[in-house]
Amino acid sequence: MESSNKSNRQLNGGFCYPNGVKRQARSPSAIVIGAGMAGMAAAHALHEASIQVMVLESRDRIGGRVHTDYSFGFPVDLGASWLHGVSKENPLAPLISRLGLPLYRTSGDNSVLYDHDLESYALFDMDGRQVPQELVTKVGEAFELILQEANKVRKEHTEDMSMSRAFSIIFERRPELRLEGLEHKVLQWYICRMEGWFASDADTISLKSWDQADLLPGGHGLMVRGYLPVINTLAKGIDIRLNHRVTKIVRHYNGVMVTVEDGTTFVADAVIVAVPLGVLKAKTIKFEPKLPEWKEAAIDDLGVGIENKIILHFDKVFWPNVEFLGVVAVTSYGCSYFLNLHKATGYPVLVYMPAGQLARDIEKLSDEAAAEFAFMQLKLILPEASAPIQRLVSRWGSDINTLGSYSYDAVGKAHDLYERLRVPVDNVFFAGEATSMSYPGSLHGAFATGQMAAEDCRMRVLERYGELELFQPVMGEEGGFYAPLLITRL
Ligand SMILES: Cc1cc2nc3c(=O)[nH]c(=O)nc-3n(C[C@H](O)[C@H](O)[C@H](O)COP(=O)(O)OP(=O)(O)OC[C@H]3O[C@@H](n4cnc5c(N)ncnc54)[C@H](O)[C@@H]3O)c2cc1C
Repeated sequence: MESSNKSNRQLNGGFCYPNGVKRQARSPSAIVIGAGMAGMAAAHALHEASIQVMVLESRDRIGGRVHTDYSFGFPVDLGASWLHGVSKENPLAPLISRLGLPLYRTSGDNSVLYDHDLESYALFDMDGRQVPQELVTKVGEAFELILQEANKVRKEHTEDMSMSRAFSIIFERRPELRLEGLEHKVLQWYICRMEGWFASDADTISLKSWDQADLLPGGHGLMVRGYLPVINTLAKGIDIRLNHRVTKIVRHYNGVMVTVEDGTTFVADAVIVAVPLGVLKAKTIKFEPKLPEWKEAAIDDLGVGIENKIILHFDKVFWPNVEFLGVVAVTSYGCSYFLNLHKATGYPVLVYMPAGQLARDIEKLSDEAAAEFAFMQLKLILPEASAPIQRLVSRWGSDINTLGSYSYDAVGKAHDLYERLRVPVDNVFFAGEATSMSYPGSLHGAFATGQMAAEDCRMRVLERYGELELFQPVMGEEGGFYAPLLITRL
């Protein structure tokens, strides 16, 4: 299935064997790079369409930012765990419902900011005193008002600005919205939650684009048994090569040649690049010829943030029976929150979720120190807390297979960057959460772009073999960006 880089290769379809012998002459073929949700959705669709497909994955596991761990004796997700939009409109819904996987709905609200209903929070001040529930609700309403004011600020300014700059303008205009004392701290906690959604700090989130993603109906639901069964289903029957880190993609007029770290090369008619934005930004994969400038600019300009999970397993439940425990503070950086998995799964587990700069700072600590930090936050609000018996710590920011948790709109950059990232360059197709205009940063966005890349790729490959009799509409999203024509001779 593979060829040494010294062997003679013919790029006319099919994967080469080490001796250059092809598995099947003139058989349409594609390589998918990355076995995350986007890559697996693409590979599955190509396989179903009888295109020879091989997946090259750098890690020793599939799933990418879906990482369900079973070391506690039950599933916990270190990456994605919610289905945002629990409804039939969600591209992932048919697969999840076909598998009969249970979801625990944490919120019926479709808002990006409230994946938990307000009444399911228990917020505490640093001294361990619980914030009265009426105050949590009242400040939640004030935050809604602030966001409405932010909309006005957006309309008044042609230039983009950060969310934190917009908040400052609003507080200057309407000082009463700044709030005082405990209310101010609770407001910071709401901002902290917003930062968690974008995996980025308020001073880097774009006012113009923060709410431009499409929201699906049905609220937010936790995957009680973890997300891995979904990935495993897509992976069934697919030729997946683990520990194959791609370093080079060479595009020829009649195919592609993909090289992995140890120098082995693979050839096919087309390639779908489904690696994370952070990996593309790091430029550890060399493209020959170089990617066009508009594509490189999209890679550079899109934001990628960090959110991590520190998962603490206790021998018993000692915390209140709420879904979310929060610590409020004078700055959003100082705030924190824990997801109570016991509510959804019945296991005594709390998940601490730092984002933005805090997540970056915690990644500098050892796993032990990071877990200790999370536990100390818990001790602030529950001094009687017993120490965890097991822990898991994610490092999505420094993991070379990801280099960031998910994409977001950076200040001053166009929202159509996602579409620019998606648009293929000849027979090199792109998929992944950061190529989704409608659902960036999400698992269903990654899934939809994988399907769309597969369909585009299938059409291209079949055209080449003269087998495409019927042009079918491309599935997935339509964006407003028109890539310049790829002209090789000017
Ligand atoms: C902590 C956290 C919580 C999240 N929570 C949610 C949530 O609740 N709901 C939700 O919808 N989304 C959530 N997300 C986002 C969601 O996980 C991602 O949007 C989605 O999983 C991305 O899928 P992908 O296929 O685009 O990328 P990935 O899953 O990252 O897949 C890319 C694959 O490429 C591989 N790769 C990288 N470099 C190379 C290389 N050089 N050669 C070969 N392979 C390579 C990687 O190892 C990886 O397997 C969360 C993300 C994080 C980090």
